[in-house]
Amino acid sequence: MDHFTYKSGILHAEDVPLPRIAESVGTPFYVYSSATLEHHYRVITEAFTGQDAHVCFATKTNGNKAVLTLLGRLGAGADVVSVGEMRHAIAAGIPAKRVVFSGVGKTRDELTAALSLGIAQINVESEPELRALSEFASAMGTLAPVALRINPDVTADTHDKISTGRKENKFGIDWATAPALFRLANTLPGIDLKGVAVHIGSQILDLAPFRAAFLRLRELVLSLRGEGIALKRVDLGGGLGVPYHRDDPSSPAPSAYAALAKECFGDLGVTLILEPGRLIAGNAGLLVSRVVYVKEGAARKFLILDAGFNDLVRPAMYDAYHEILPVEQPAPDAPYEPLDVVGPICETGDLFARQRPLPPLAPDALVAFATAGAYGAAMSSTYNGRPLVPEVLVKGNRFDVVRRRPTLAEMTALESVPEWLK
Ligand SMILES: Cc1ncc(COP(=O)(O)O)c(C=O)c1O
Ligand SMILES: N[C@@H](CCCC[NH3+])C(=O)O
Repeated sequence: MDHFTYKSGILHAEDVPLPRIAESVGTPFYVYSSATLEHHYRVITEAFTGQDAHVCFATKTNGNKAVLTLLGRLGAGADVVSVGEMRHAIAAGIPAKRVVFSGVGKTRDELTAALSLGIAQINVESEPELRALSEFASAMGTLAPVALRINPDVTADTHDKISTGRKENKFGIDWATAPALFRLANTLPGIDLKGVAVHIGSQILDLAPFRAAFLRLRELVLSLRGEGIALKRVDLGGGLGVPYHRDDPSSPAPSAYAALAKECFGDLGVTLILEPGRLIAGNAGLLVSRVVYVKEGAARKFLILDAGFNDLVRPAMYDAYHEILPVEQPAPDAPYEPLDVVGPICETGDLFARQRPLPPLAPDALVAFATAGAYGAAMSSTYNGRPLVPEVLVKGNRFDVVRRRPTLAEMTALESVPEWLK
């Protein structure tokens, strides 16, 4: 369902024309469609109708408080990866009892905060972490609800930097040593062993690696059960991809993913936890930017935008493709020519697209990067003294600024000059 469409020749977010938002908040800015967020949340939850499954939105994808509040109201839990995300999700109204905590490097402070806040589950990723958690929970006189995250050694066909389930990746507990660690977890003080977790990577467009990983989990659950260790929860992680390019293979339907989960776990009597991120937020957001100059280089023609890789790092970091839509709809017979679309940052890698065919775009024209709702604002920085850009949430014909642009004074407020330099 697309809530970003041209109406009377102008790109809209739901019923709001993007130039209206640009006029109000300046450019660049992120804009999210509440209807799309809600739609995707419903699609994934409805796909699991009849299964005991809970959706915990991966808040690293898009941690804006309004987005978390919206999803929390719909019933979502949260998958978090730091104490910051944990407290933020809870502050946005997601109950601690619906929060799961993943990550390979959880510190003592983070683990004890998780225990104090009473979150649903800590996904432990190594033996040292398990032992540390046992010690902290025992000292606090409490029980840590634990799932062990397994590394199933499955290769997902995705970008190398976002594949997490192969044995050379830092994530999860080695498949071969996992049974021994479950036995240990079952006896350690302070540990309440709830289940098993997996997350094999992100932007996965094929169900086969999920099937391979799920079957390994199934085998593990059954063999542990044979030893008297009954796991009640299976956390499937996230990873379902979304289309960025019209030639991308179609992403697996959530219904097919749910059917796979049922096939692998339906007879085990376990509760499933899902951690989708991109699937919910990816195409719920655009990054809108303004053309600053069109520059004729010796070898290339450049479209220079006011957004840089500090605002959307995915193309620079993963060679990711984002569709670039002119906000003013091009005429059907507009001539397209290949342009290098770049930002103002002083790095050659500040390149959004190489030789992208685009219609004529003059300075001040607005363009929108599609599918920027996931890992967009969340991964942005202030490199080159650039303020984080505003985020705007649209509902029907209204829009609200859900994070404003900071002033320079706010950006530098935490810095200080030592006495000896004054
Ligand atoms: C543990 C964990 N769960 C869930 C996700 C969300 O992944 P995705 O956005 O691909 O659904 C991630 C990120 O890859 C993750 O590391
Ligand atoms: N940041 C990545 C996804 C990584 C997921 C985190 N485990 C992206 O933009 O595609």
